[in-house]
This record gives sequence, C-alpha cells and structure tokens, in this order.
Amino acid sequence: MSLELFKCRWGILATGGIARVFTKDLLIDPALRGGSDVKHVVAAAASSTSVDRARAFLKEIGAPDANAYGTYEELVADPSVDIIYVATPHSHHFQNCLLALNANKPTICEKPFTVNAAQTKILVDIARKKRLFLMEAVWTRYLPISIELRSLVRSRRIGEVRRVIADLSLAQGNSNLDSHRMVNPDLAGGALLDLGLYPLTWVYQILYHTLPEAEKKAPVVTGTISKYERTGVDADNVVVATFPRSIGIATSSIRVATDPGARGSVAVKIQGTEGEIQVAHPAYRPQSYTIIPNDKNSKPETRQIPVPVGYGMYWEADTAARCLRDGKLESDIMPLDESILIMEAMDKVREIGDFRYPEKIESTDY
Ligand SMILES: NC(=O)C1=CN([C@@H]2O[C@H](COP(=O)(O)OP(=O)(O)OC[C@H]3O[C@@H](n4cnc5c(N)ncnc54)[C@H](OP(=O)(O)O)[C@@H]3O)[C@@H](O)[C@H]2O)C=CC1
Ligand SMILES: O=C1OC[C@@H](O)[C@H](O)[C@H]1O
Repeated sequence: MSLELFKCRWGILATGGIARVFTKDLLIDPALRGGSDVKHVVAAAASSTSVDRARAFLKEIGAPDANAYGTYEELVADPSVDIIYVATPHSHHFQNCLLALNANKPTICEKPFTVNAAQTKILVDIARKKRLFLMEAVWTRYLPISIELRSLVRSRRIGEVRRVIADLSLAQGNSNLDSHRMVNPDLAGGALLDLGLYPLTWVYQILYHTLPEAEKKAPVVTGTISKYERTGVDADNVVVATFPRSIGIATSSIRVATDPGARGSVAVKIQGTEGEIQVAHPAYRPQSYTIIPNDKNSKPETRQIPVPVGYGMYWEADTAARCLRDGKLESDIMPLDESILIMEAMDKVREIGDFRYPEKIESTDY
C-alpha cells in the first residue's frame, strides 16, 4: 500500500540571503536526505522591493511558475499558500508575522523570533487564539545531530549534565561591515540576537528541553555585553543561565572567532558527571561530536553526522509540514513557551548592558 505524501505549499516572505538558502533546500528531493513523509512546494514568494525581484528569485531557486508578488500583503492573501516563511531582518519579524497571522496563515519565522519577548508573546497569543500554527525557525534544533544529542543527554550517556558552555563567534573582517544588517540598530543588529541565539539554543535544548515537564523551571539569567563603537549594537556578549541543577554559559561575538583559521574547533561543551560531549563548530550547523568519558581507560568516541545535501534547512520545514498535517499548533522540538524564555534571557542581558534598540522596532504597536 503506498501512502500519499502530505504536500505543504509555501509562501516565501522576502527574497534575501537566507530566503534563497531555505527555499532551495525546500526543493531538494527528499530521497537525497533519506526520504521524508512530507513534500514541499513553493507556491509563491513576495519581495517588498518589487515584483520583478520576486520573479527573479523564483526563477533562480527553480520555481519559475510560482506566484510572484511585489508586496507581502498580496502573499499572505494567496489562497494557494498553506504556510508562510518569514525571512526579513529580525527588526521586521513582529510586523511580518502579525501580517501573516492576521491573514489566518500558519507561519514560521526566522530566528530570532522578534526583537524582544513582549513582541513574541503577542504573536504567540494571537496564534493560540486563532488556532494557527506558529514556530520559530531555529533550524539547528531540527538537525539530526541535535536530536541525537538530546537523546544521549536524556539517556544519561555522560551522567547528569551540570553545565553547557557554548559559543558562536564570527569575527567580521569585512570592510563593509558598517553597512551590514549585523551592526545596524534599525534592523536589530548585534551579536546577541543574530549569533547569540545559537549558543543559547544549545544551552536551552540541553539543560531545559531535555528535562521532564515537571522539572522545567525558567533559569535566573545574568550577563554582560560590550558595544560596537560605531553603531552602538552589541559586539560581544556573555549570557549565564542558572537552572535549578545546572548552569549554561552562552557567548557570541563579531570581533573574535570560535574557530580562527577554520582549523576545526569545539563550539559546545556538554558537561556531565561522567564525562563531556564536545560538539564541533559552528554551533548553528555542527556535523560531528566527541564523547569524552571521565574514565581515562575508556576511549573518546567521535561521531560524524554530515548534512547529506544542501544546507540542512529542510528538516525544520519537514517538522512544520508534519505539524500542519497532524493539526498541531506548535512544534514539540521548539515549543513557543521556550522561544519566549529565550527571548526573555536576551532581554535581560540587553537590560543589564543598557542596550535598547530604537523605539520603532522595540515597540509592540503596529
Ligand atoms: N537560519 C539561518 O541560518 C540564518 C538566519 N538568518 C536570519 O534571517 C533573517 C534575514 O537575514 P538575511 O537573509 O541574511 O538578510 P538579507 O538582508 O539578506 O535579506 C533580508 C530581506 O528582507 C527584506 N526586507 C524587508 N524589509 C527590509 C529592510 N527594511 N531592510 C532590509 N531588508 C528588508 C528584503 O527582501 P525583499 O526586498 O524581497 O522584501 C531583504 O532582501 C534575519 O532575521 C537573520 O537572523 C540569517 C542568516 C542565516
Ligand atoms: O543565523 C545566522 O547564522 C549564520 C551567520 O552567518 C548569520 O549571520 C546568522 O544570521
């Protein structure tokens, strides 16, 4: 008996760098990643710049017959679209997700969800009230390596995990840096929201997500930031999250590098009472890990889990499609309340560092 695949029809909101990568990944034959029970179709894309840009995007990614729009409003009104993928700069996630949800479209949104927790909470409230699927598209969470590591931690492979140290630092040597969204306060630039979300993902997916529901408690968060002199966004930061039985330390920077010279460094250390797991850089897309037991007579074990094809963003898309198919309103892998907790941690560290974005993008009024 052959089972019919669930077809998920995507509307791509924005045509920048990550939209291109995600949409190309959507169209990769699932057989090349070992198969899937869902399939993806690019139904439409919109560019706020022009309809021609949307057309050129669709041609480039290999969906020339999909609907092209010159406004996001037209995209979210398209009845042939089942779900919207928001791929604008984070400054615009709140207003773009609002637009999609208000048009009754299930939505996934690039990381970080919004500029602050207040905005995320509003989106979550609206989605829950309208019974619409909503998910933060933190693609790292859905990678097979993350799933495997969460399972190893739950099975106490290294005993009880008491500490996670995670870093994503990408020194930006680029002479055009000052014009990049990464340091533009109007586009919610800065290391914490852009890069820091990944080390925080490791801290929360290991120290919080793996716990039984009854043991999940919001951590006490503190931290520090230092600013990029020319634009005032944060250039380096440290976040310390103290959970009832563990501590997480997440760091990120646009000044120094986790892996200088790309020689292969450790990005994440998951430290348990019986040993440690070292996860390879980069924290957003690691492809191997090593288990190092405390017992010096036991050998370290390295496991490679390469992304088989493309960039690896199809796994988050598969998760969203399955949720739609099964009538689920959120993903168990990236629950909405956990997205809010992580946004609150970033709010707290920005507050300690006296770093606020311009009111127009911190605002919850649109
Ligand atoms: N998951 C991942 O690995 C990655 C995620 N990201 C996340 O994706 C988001 C987008 O990043 P990225 O694709 O690199 O950004 P880009 O600058 O490459 O693209 C952003 C797109 O958003 C649209 N846009 C709408 N309003 C604005 C505005 N005021 N200024 C600039 N662009 C605008 C534009 O598309 P149009 O003209 O078509 O409307 C633009 O091309 C960010 O939130 C980032 O954190 C980024 C990189 C990697
Ligand atoms: O999400 C991201 O991951 C990779 C980085 O290069 C990029 O700046 C960031 O947005």
